[in-house]
Amino acid sequence: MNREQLQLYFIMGSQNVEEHDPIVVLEEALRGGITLFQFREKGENALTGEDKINFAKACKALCKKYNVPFIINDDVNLAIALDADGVHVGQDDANAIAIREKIGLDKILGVSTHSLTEVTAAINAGADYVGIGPVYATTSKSDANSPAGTILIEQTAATYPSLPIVGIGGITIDNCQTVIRAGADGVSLISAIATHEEPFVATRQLLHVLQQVAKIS
Ligand SMILES: Cc1ncc(COP(=O)(O)OP(=O)(O)O)c(N)n1
Ligand SMILES: Cc1nc(C(=O)O)sc1CCOP(=O)(O)O
Ligand SMILES: [Mg+2]
Repeated sequence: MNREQLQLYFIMGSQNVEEHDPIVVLEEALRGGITLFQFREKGENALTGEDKINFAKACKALCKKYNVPFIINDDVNLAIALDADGVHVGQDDANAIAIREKIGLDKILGVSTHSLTEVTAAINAGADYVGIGPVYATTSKSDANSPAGTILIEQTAATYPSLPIVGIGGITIDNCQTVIRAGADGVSLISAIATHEEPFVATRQLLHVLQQVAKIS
């Protein structure tokens, strides 16, 4: 994958959206310039069965319209069935080596990591990028670890300079530059866009701030 695709990586499920229609939120985010999208239909109030599949199809079609890769969280079978652009899995999900074998080399594989040992294992499994977090406290994932700051991002960037890295967890317009300065290629976030009253405006502002830090470094 191209590491610039990680710059503004939006994650959303219908359960993350408060006021608007989630499809409208996604289209606003795409119009605003998100560089990657992860479909994460999970947790309390999440859709299941046919409703989940139909919502995923609608999200995929929108991503295609804006030429933004469509990644599915956890559900490898759904990713294969919908011919998604990739899959993201964590340490408690299906084994990353088995997933790489299942999806083939042309699809994007992202793996969540919480230590340098897990980062090394993710590389060996054929991960295209690693997600590192939670950098800050998050309310969007009920089983998230304690906030870890940017130390692992710094260590990973120093140890594996060519590995694409995305920071996640509690990232907002006010702290996203710190995550990039630590060595991440981009930021992955839910609430900073999904619960903003104007998702298009939130996306434009985030992108502007991220482009500023990219210019400086
Ligand atoms: C980009 C990115 N990074 C980390 C995660 C978290 O994955 P995981 O630990 O498997 O937790 P769930 O999201 O499945 O609850 C992610 N989804 N995306
Ligand atoms: C999906 C997810 N994974 C995390 C991890 O630490 O692996 S934190 C998280 C939720 C991110 O949402 P928000 O931007 O609203 O904090
Ligand atoms: Mg997972």
